[in-house]
Amino acid sequence: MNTYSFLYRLIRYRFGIYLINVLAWTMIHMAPIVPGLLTKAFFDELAGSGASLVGIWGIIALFVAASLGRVALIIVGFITDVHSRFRIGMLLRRNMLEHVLKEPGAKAIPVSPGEAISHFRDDVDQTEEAASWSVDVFGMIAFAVVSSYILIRIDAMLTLLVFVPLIVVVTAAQLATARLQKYRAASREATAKVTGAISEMFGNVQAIQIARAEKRLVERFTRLSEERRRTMVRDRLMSEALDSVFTNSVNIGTGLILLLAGYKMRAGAFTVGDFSLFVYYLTFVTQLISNVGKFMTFFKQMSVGFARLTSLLQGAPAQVLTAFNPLYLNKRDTKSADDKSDAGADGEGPAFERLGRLEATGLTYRYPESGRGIEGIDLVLRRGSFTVITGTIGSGKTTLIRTLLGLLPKEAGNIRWNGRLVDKPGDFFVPPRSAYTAQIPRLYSDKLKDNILLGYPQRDGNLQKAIHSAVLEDDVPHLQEGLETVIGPRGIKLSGGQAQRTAAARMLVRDAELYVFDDLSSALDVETERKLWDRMFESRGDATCLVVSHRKAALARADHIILMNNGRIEAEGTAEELLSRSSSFRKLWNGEDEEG
Ligand SMILES: Nc1ncnc2c1ncn2[C@@H]1O[C@H](COP(=O)(O)OP(=O)(O)OP(=O)(O)O)[C@@H](O)[C@H]1O
Repeated sequence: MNTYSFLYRLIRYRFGIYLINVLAWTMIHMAPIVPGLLTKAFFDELAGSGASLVGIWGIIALFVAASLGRVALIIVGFITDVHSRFRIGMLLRRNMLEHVLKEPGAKAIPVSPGEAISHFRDDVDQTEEAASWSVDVFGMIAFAVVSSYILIRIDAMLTLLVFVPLIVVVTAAQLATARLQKYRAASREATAKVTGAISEMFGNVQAIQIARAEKRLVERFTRLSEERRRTMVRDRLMSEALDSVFTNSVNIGTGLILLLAGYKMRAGAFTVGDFSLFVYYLTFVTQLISNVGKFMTFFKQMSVGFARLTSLLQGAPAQVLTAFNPLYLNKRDTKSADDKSDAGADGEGPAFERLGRLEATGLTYRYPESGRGIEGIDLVLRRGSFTVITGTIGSGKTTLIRTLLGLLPKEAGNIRWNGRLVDKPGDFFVPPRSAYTAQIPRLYSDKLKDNILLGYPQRDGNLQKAIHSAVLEDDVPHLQEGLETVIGPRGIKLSGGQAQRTAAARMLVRDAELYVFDDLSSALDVETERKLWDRMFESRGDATCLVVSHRKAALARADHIILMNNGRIEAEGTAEELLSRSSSFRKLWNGEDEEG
């Protein structure tokens, strides 16, 4: 997709609103034709060469009416513009965000969060601006045609002198835009790097202090800022130079017209009214020329922004950006969306089917960066079973569950839920089908209670039950405001174990058929993990569990253990079976004694 079709598709999104906007702005740009003619009539009337039917006061009244009419048109124009441009911006941001969120977790964005924010903010703004200015093109052309017709009828030579600068400017701008585009890309890139560096620094304050890396970081920040300053100055200088070309060539044109008109007036071939009409239209021609230049600049900037937005898609087609999706701007849209999401709350397909058997065959995923991962994994989970995935560090346990849950895009293999193929595991494995606790929990700057519920309704003591099952009940009274305490990056910092148990409570508060825990042992002591499995067994009913662990408390309870090694299944069976036949398993089993 090129920049033109990108803009065209965005315009087509709400074509009706765009057309109304075009109509409003065409009328706004055309409106000065009337006061121009009235000015001419006014001066001709004063000079005694006019033949107006309404007299001086009539002309003044019409002039006031025309001005008020233009003010009203401009108000309408701004309203239609807001409706049109913000829909375009919102659609882009919405589509990008949807794409980013749908990408499997490990490859959500190819740049730092700071850079991604600058794409979302600046590149979308540029696109919005270009779309908004495209509306003016029609009105500007219409004004140029009608006013030239009127002016040519008065004096063709003078008219030529009004429009020649326009041609010069457009040609000059065309020649300079390739360079401007290059400078713009460089300044954007430099800004994104500075924003990225700031966000990295804020995110890693502790690590920076521990490593005593302040000086090095400040130096790097200074270097990046200097680079940004340089590229920004170049970019601004180029834009301003182009701008000055636009205005100055028009000024020279104005001078020429004044000289020529003065000469002709003396000769009596040109009335005062004609002169005032030329001067009046010239102001608008000046605006028109700089507006054409602005539109061209915005269009160029948009093409840079478009390329950067496309790079955020990581290979997905650019059409993703312009897909026609609802924006839920009014209550009716929101309600119908709610109804739809209620109907589809069970993920894929209309009917929610309880888990009988979950089967994966030949599951394969390798990280492009390291070529490591998992290969050819077969796995069966029966309803109510407790399956533990174990193995040494880096053997592929996390990769296996993330691939199964669709958080990493499988390269090969099939997943079947009750025998039926699961097309999009990322969309399918959500509550109430499945709930998942990651190895590294993510907490938000919000109350502990809201971190657990995350919008899920609190009812029938489900919150208390989840807190108990996640062995968090003794921690809550120690927090200053209990469940109301604000935690996360801007609240109080929980210990690693507390954070992990909060994440577990978040998972357990949701009713799910399948609970998936990634390794809790990294932050929980042996005793707490044992308690957690005890409680899980008491309360889970016939829910199915898939757990990554190397702790005896989990292994001893497992119906089935999968022992991973180097991305493949090395052995599987019950703890008893594996103890008798796998030396790797024996090592893992005995390792805990040393750890404990
Ligand atoms: N984001 C990544 N990019 C590249 N390689 C990765 C990435 N994450 C993991 N790997 C590699 O893939 C292999 C499997 O990693 P994985 O995290 O699944 O192991 P694990 O058994 O869960 O380890 P741990 O016990 O440390 O959690 C390892 O060799 C690891 O180095």
